[in-house]
Amino acid sequence: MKLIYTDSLVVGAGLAGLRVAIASKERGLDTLVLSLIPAKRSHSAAAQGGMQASLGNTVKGMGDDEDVHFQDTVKGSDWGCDQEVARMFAHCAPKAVRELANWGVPWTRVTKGPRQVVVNAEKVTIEEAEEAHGLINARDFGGTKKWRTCYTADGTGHSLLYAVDNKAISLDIPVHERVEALALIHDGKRCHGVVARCLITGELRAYVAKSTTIATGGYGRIYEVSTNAIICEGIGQALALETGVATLGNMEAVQFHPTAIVPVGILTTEGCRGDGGLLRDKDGHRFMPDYEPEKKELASRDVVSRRMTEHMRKGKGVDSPYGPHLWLDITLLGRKHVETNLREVKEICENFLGIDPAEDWIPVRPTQHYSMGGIRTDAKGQSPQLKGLFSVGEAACWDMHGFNRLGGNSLAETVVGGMIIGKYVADFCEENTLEIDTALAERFVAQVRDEIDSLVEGQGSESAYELKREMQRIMMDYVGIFRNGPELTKAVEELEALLIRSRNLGLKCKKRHANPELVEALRVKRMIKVALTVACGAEARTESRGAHAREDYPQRNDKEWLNRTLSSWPSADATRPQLDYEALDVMKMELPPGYRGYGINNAIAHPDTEKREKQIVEILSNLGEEADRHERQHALMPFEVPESLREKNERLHDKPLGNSQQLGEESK
Ligand SMILES: Cc1cc2nc3c(=O)[nH]c(=O)nc-3n(C[C@H](O)[C@H](O)[C@H](O)COP(=O)(O)OP(=O)(O)OC[C@H]3O[C@@H](n4cnc5c(N)ncnc54)[C@H](O)[C@@H]3O)c2cc1C
Repeated sequence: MKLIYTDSLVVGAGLAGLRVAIASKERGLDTLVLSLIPAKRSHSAAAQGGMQASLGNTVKGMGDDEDVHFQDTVKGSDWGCDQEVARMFAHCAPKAVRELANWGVPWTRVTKGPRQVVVNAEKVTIEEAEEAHGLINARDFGGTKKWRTCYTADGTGHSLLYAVDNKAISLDIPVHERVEALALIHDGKRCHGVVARCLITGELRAYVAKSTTIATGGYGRIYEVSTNAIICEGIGQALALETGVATLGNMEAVQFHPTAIVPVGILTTEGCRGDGGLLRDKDGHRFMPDYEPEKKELASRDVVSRRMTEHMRKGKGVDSPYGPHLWLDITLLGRKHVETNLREVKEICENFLGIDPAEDWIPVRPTQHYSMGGIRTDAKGQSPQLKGLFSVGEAACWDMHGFNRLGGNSLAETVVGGMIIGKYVADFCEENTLEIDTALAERFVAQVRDEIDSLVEGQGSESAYELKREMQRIMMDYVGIFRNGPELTKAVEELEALLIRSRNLGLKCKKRHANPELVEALRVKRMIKVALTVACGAEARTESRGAHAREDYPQRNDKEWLNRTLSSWPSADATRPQLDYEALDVMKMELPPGYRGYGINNAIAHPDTEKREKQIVEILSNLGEEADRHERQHALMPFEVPESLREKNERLHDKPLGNSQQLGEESK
């Protein structure tokens, strides 16, 4: 058995994983990253529109700060998030954007003077301040009060990943590419690393470490049509699930993005609507204002996706050989804007649809896009059940997104979460020694070897490809945008049957080295378990919250469901996860549950909501008029971040303008 030791092991070389690795390495810890593919090809590179941070540089962002960003995030989550984590995040996001500027991200900048923008289908001229000239710009995104999404045209993920990976390279952080983690090494209380398989040679290795951070991204590909890369298959979540100890949080919270192109499901960024693009039906009618007069196309994604589906169900979709769709119209933005700020969208439309989006409407439909659920961690990013196991980015349920994440808050989560959790990971490595009986590592390697032996040498007859297709169809048909009891029960039963069939997989190609069929067989069993956590969680949750919309339980029910679903896998022969629930404490919330400002206002109130609202009024009036917003916030809900990140953020409108150093920042 090949044993490789390190201090900080990170599984995943996307933005989140690399940012944690950088934090460990900067503290002088031996650090190693594993990845299925070269780091720069990780899925983070696909992100288009931008990342949220309350810089408040642009005139449309004036008045923005952490408080507004926090409130937007909590409302976006439909009160499902951990408010303390949302606070940590909103506080650190401006620091992350500026750090990235220092690492070379070419953020789109503010140009002083007048510029024409499209707001609510009208061309208006806004005047950018002289003092803001050259500072980081921001665009509008769904569910936000201010223009807060910092961007580099519509290739933000690409720029960020290149900058962060180059930083990791400059620190000499090794990335073992084309290596797949298949099991966690643990003793039921402490995680000691992973068993991984080299995808080229087939070699099995034990990577043993003080801390193990899972940053493997989302599980979108358990669905048939998804905007996600084909490697976003949920294997990281399965690693935690299969320990039988670590839990997954809110797996039923799956986001559908309103505007993926039909039929292939490639994304056109929310930036299209943020910059003024409109949604139209088969008659060319702009329908969103009819449903959402306040936010229109820029309500949160769960709301827009549902409204689009509702509208298509009324027969207003455009018929196509691939089913009905609607139109995204960005022609009103003008060719120059499309070719500069939305050039990736332009290329996608040209290459995959053969149309010019500066002239033609784009056929779109809501499509699976983001996994709010993931490996449940505490605010420091560590699994509450398995010491030494951390998780970050889309793989995790940290949990700042609750039941719906806002556009631009995910890229931000990767680098902000990576920055914060990276420091806690480094603390953990410094405070703990590596004590492991290598027999334990050998036992886990043997288990994976046995699994491969039985696939390669066994007589199984089921096809991994077929089971995967079946699973994806079930998820698409029964666990989609609108859900109901009978269909969810059907999904659970059919997935259970698939899981049983997956115990009889057979291979046509018996090679042990580079063998895609073997890779697929090893993954599909794990993916079906992950799919079951989504379907079972959705079946059990008899309310509608954020992206989880039950037709048979249309109300958000804070009285009975203000909690987080925790899934664990009870035993190797189980066919369903065990579900437990973690209550969210209203009496500790800075922002008690209320109306989001968009979507349907039909929640059943939690019995503590009124009590907490009164308490908040009392706390604030006791503080008196002199208290500033930071003191008021602290009195309501204190939160911790690592010491080096505690500094308050400064903005143009905070104080009379001085030199750019006063702004804490960005080189112009
Ligand atoms: C098309 C698209 C556009 C988007 N645009 C935006 C946007 O504009 N703004 C925004 O905020 N968010 C956006 N998102 C979401 C955002 O891009 C992702 O949530 C985020 O980049 C995920 O980063 P990550 O580091 O968590 O994971 P990823 O970037 O997915 O990286 C996962 C890493 O894990 C590795 N890995 C996976 N499994 C294993 C394994 N078993 N063993 C070893 N390695 C493994 C992979 O090789 C990869 O390196 C977009 C998403 C999509 C799909």
